[in-house]
Amino acid sequence: MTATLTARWVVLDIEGTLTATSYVHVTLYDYARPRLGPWIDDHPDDPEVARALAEIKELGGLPADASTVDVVRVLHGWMDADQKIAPLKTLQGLIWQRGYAEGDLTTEFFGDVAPALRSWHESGLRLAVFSSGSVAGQIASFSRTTDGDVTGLFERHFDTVNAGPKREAPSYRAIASALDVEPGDIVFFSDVPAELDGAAADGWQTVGLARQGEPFGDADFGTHRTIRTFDEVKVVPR
Ligand SMILES: CSCCC(=O)C(=O)COP(=O)(O)O
Ligand SMILES: [Mg+2]
Repeated sequence: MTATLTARWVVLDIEGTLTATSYVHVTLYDYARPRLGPWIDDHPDDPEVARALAEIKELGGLPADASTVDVVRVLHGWMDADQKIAPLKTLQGLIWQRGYAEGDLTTEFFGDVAPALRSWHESGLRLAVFSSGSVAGQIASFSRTTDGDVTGLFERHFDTVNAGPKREAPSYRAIASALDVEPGDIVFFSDVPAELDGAAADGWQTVGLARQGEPFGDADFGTHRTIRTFDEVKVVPR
């Protein structure tokens, strides 16, 4: 049976919700991996890169004068363990931004995603993203998809830098406040039950994506409403 929810904003996770986990972990990570070192060496005067480098060295227990090779070893270790650490996501986002601009990358959404996004947008619902992927990476990844450029559908982008960790209620409070609505006016879609717990703790409506073949496809979503595809839910503007 199709569930009907009323809301003002729809906030969406990316990996496992809009795209297959393998698109991020294989296609995007494999694209970033060999480019991290050259990106660091080619951007010595970029303050964003310098800030990320300083954070990586601190978090990775490296000395301030550590070589790019040492830094890249730390970054590859984080990627292998899928640790979504903010300065790594910053560098990946910059690399992906160029990859999309140059036509090397095209985001592959699940088949039900683009029709749902377009119909929500047309109905007057407002769309935002909350992902561990950096805001720059999010926007780039929406600019070139198998369903065209969908950047215009999204009004706001949140990541772990401008909102906070995805499993913590205060991050959701910060987003609700930035959107200037009551938490109950927002519905959050994610494949990770712990993220839905964080959102629900702040009073958001939550929907779990238990997509077949995905890492959380058979997960226990507890009391969260759970769907297999967006075809199983109707969201109408309040
Ligand atoms: C181009 S954004 C790539 C998404 C990404 O890097 C990522 O880590 C996805 O994490 P999410 O929080 O969306 O599951
Ligand atoms: Mg996810």
